[in-house]
Amino acid sequence: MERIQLDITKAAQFLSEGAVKAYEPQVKAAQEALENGSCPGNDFLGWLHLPSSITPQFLDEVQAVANTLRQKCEVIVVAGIGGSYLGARAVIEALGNSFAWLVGDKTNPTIVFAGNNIGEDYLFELSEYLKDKRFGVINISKSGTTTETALAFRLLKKQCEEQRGKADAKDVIVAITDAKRGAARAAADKEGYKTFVIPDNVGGRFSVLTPVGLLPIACAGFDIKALVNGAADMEKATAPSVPFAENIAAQYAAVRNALYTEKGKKIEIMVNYQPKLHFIAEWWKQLYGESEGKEHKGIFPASCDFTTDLHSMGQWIQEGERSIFETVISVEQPAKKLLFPSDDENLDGLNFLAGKRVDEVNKMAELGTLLAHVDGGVPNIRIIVPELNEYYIGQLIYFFEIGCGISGNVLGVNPFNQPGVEAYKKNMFALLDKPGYEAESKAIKERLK
Ligand SMILES: O=P(O)(O)OC[C@H]1O[C@](O)(CO)[C@@H](O)[C@@H]1O
Repeated sequence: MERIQLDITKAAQFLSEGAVKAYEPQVKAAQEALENGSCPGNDFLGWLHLPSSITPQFLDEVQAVANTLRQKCEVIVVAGIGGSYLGARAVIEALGNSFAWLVGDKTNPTIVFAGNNIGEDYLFELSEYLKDKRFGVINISKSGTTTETALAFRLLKKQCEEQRGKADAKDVIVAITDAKRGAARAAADKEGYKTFVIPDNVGGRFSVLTPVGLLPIACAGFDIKALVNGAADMEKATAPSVPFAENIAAQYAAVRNALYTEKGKKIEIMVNYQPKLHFIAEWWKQLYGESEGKEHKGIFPASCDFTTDLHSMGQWIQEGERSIFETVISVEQPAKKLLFPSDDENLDGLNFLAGKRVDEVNKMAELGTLLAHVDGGVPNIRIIVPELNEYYIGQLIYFFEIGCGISGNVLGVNPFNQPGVEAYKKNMFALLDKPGYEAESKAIKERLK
């Protein structure tokens, strides 16, 4: 099997000679600090050697639960938000049919997501859709107390029990949560749901290779063993003993820190040329945003789907403020083959493309964009993925995780906490008069007078 590759040449050319290599000592120190647990947030390093420590028996257990859900449900609702949602959705969408919910696939259940917003219309419409469906629920929350997820789960549990009866519902509701704490744990223990534990030392945004991601991905019909294998191979390929010149995660961490610190490139745009990768970028945004955006520092992680967004954001990227760089996920081989047809009338003037694969056009768009954006002053990092399958997505996941751990340490923040997320929650609870928030409620209402 091949490995995903990294090309930083079109980013390094924006930096002074040797600038990326100059980060080698810092990157090495960061990686050693992760390895020996001496970095900030060292109680959240459970993801570091997770891929290589997952046993086949454990994957069999996850698969067995997935098989039960697959057999008993035509729809599976995955309830979760942030790290308890994005990884599963990213992998399922990257590997699945773009029209999965329309094609009437009888071999796999339809996977839908909830608990990631508080949209009343969304929840109402979901409930309507589920009315005549044999559905199950995977309730995912590390803390077990996240409002968005808890709210959706209460609605889904009620509907599931009403439609299937309490006894049957119990067999199609699975909780993935903390070993002891939280409302999700309490409900699971009381009702006797099958549960998986999210290890204490694996933060939400690093949890896709725990049952948080693995169970939904297996439910969707994808090969979780290959996914974990890919991640484990990348764990080896980016180990601290691997020299900097060969360690793509170390290089990624170095070049993005160099662009940020030395050239003021404050925004990284994750770009894809395959719409299926949209949610990989969403997952990546949480990973890097929550990890690095603190102490008034950190690259802002943004994303674009090309060529779609070249027709909306392309102008800004080409000629707007020069504070950005791009990281392109470039997939070498599409899974399907579609040739562009010839047309006798050639009214659209596109016969020069006749007989070519659609991907050839996409690749020239990619290359043309790369050259144009580099000419326009946008440094470009390329991540080359041979094809979209479980194995390479597994590699990509671990590459981004370890790159993030190193990069955050080089930046000098604790990449494993997210204290800033609490501010909105505190205000929301105060505004909703949540018991225990009386003083905050009074204070916030004063402000609004
Ligand atoms: O799994 P939980 O505890 O519901 O949290 C979901 C997400 O919410 C956050 O805690 C932010 O509030 C994220 O870090 C996390 O991934």
